Amino acid sequence: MIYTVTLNPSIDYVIEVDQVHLGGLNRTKTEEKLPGGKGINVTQVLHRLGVHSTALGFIGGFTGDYIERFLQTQHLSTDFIKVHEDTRINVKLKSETAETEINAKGPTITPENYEALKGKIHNLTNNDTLVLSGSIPSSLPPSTYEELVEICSRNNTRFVVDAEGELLKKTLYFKPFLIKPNHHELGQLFNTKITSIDEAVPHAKELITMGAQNVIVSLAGGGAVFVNNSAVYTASAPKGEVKSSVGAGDSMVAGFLAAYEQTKSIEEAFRFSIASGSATAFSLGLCTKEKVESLLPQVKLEKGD
Ligand SMILES: Nc1ncnc2c1ncn2[C@@H]1O[C@H](COP(=O)(O)OP(=O)(O)OP(=O)(O)O)[C@@H](O)[C@H]1O
Ligand SMILES: O=P(O)(O)OC[C@@]1(O)O[C@H](CO)[C@@H](O)[C@@H]1O
Repeated sequence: MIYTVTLNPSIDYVIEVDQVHLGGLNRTKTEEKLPGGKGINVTQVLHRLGVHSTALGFIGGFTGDYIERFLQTQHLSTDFIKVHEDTRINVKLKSETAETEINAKGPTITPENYEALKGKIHNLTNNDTLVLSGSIPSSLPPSTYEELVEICSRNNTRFVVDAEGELLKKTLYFKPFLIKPNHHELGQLFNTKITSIDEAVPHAKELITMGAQNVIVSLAGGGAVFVNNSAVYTASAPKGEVKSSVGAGDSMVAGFLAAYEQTKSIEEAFRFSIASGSATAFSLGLCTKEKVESLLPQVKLEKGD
């Protein structure tokens, strides 16, 4: 069974304006309130791709209730820990020229809340996969991901990490099954700027030597790189009209896991991963299976070395 963890879920308030007037009154053309947070997005996309998972994490207040109800209406499985303060609301502002995001800080997580989550992760087995994605609330220790993957490592639970900077780096020692930095995050890890697939490949290989089993580096419309101990693949991204890229990276993670679960082929999983990311980028909200399958023929892998 796949479990996702979202330590800091959100309602994504996705609003669209023609042009942003900073310091002035802006009126929206469209608006939606969607359940968000990276792990929750992974659970939603897995479900759409026909793979069952359970969403873990912390949720609170009226915003938390909204998310839980929304997910239950879609028949998704959740096992959240309730916290006292409200789950955050993240603003995703789309205009004709740019996508701007304001992500809130989120509620306080108490040591008791954290212990309760660790207890759930302790119960996972070597038949389970845990997906850890997104930022951690400031009330949790910076070592949170490291502590959670250490539990997985002890129980032989396969785990996936999609997080930034030190959060990601500190999990590598425990050999994550998959990590998926985007090119900005990869650059930050190595104190450099990465602008192309060719620049990404050597750094993705370094992440393998540091412990990751499989690495995907996404470069938004610039394509993606896959590296493991025996193969390097690159691919360009499908062409289409970008409606909102929120959740594109999460869809890649879900697409990879769903196809790997069904085919056990790394190549198929990577192709499906790219099609899933782009299908979300070309949608308002997350991808559907039909949209992913319609883009698959456009995804051609090139073998690298
Ligand atoms: N402009 C685009 N055109 C085509 N595909 C895109 C575009 N932007 C994103 N994608 C698809 O989504 C994947 C992930 O995109 P990106 O590199 O932006 O991930 P991310 O930064 O982790 O995303 P996010 O944090 O917004 O969820 C890409 O590899 C690609 O398949
Ligand atoms: O603040 P974090 O945890 O880094 O990212 C949270 C978030 O931006 O990530 C998702 C898209 O990937 C959104 O649903 C959500 O608002």
